[in-house]
Amino acid sequence: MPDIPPVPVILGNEPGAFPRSVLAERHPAIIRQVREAFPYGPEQHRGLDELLVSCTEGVVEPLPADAHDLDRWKTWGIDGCVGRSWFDVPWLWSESYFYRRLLEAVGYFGPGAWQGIDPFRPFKLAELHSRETDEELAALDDLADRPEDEQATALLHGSLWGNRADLGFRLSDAEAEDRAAVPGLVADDSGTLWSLLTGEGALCLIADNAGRELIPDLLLIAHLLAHGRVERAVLHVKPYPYYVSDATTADVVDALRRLTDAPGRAAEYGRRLWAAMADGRLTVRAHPFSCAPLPYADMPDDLRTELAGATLTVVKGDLNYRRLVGDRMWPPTTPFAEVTAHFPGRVAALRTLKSDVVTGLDADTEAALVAAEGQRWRTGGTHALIQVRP
Ligand SMILES: O=P(O)(O)OC[C@@]1(O)O[C@H](CO)[C@@H](O)[C@@H]1O
Repeated sequence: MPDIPPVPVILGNEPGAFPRSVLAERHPAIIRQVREAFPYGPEQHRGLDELLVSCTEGVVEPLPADAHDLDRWKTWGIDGCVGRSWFDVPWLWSESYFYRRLLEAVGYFGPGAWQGIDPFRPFKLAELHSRETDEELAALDDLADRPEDEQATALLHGSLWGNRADLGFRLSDAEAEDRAAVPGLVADDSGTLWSLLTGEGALCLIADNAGRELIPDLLLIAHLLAHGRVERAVLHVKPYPYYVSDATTADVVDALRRLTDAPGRAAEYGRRLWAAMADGRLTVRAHPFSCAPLPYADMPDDLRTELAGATLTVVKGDLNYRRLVGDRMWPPTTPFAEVTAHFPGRVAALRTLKSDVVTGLDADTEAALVAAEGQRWRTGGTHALIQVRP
């Protein structure tokens, strides 16, 4: 990125700033919620107690010497972070490591009886089976009679705004979803996005949250396949539970069952997706780098090659956006094309704004947002963007 002046990476130690509140308040709240959601034994409670002290008052501890992923975390920079306060290392790194340690504390990586038990599953299932999900699925019945391009636009917006349904965000900001959304798109490259989906090749969708975000992501994929806008789709999910509600393969299965069990048109979408998985037009991938504490600029070669071969990669959500453009306090008018120049192939970001990082705004838009809201528009989840680098 030769033309862009360097901007420092965001740390978690700035008093009063959003990253600090995530480390100091959101993470303890997540530990509390997980503890209450399961009948864990003394070992898990002890693990959670230790993590709480470490992540709020202590320093980054090393992984156990026999951890299955020790080498991977060495590649991901653990040696440079051990012994330092969680607040003083890059925020992206400390958040990611928090989820790795939380899973360790509750025995997720085993061996033992709690191996593979997703500590966030109760929250994900509650959302998947909520009245709101029923309503969103019922709306598909009305959509069926609309022209194809209207359906496509509605499903794209469903996938975009589905990103507000992020359980980690709601744990620390309970009213977030009910707040009146200021009409919201701060950047809209959807015309370019549609122009790239001409029917050939594969769409990669790097998923974010399960439940009420993954369902509309899947509906969008079903539509694109059914209407010949892409030949194939690859859905990238997380290899293990992450950021509370991030989608794993198990969540894809739950979402597909939710669709096939639903009344009306929703079941039809579910059956089509099920068939697409069976014949290979829809593939699910769980690459280890999806849970890496690093920006996408540092992706390994195998993933780079894979994404380079896609017609378009759609990157969903706030965290993926931070990883895509780099977790830095960019001036908001920094060109999106320049900060994503490292990405192997065409890329689109669909994201609601829930952290300070933003690029690609025009100066008038930024000025209007600041005049109306100060800096709240950056983190409130009431605005969204569709940005594309063709
Ligand atoms: O990626 P998502 O689900 O859209 O949002 C994740 C999120 O809630 O977590 C981060 C803070 O922990 C922020 O980047 C963002 O607010």
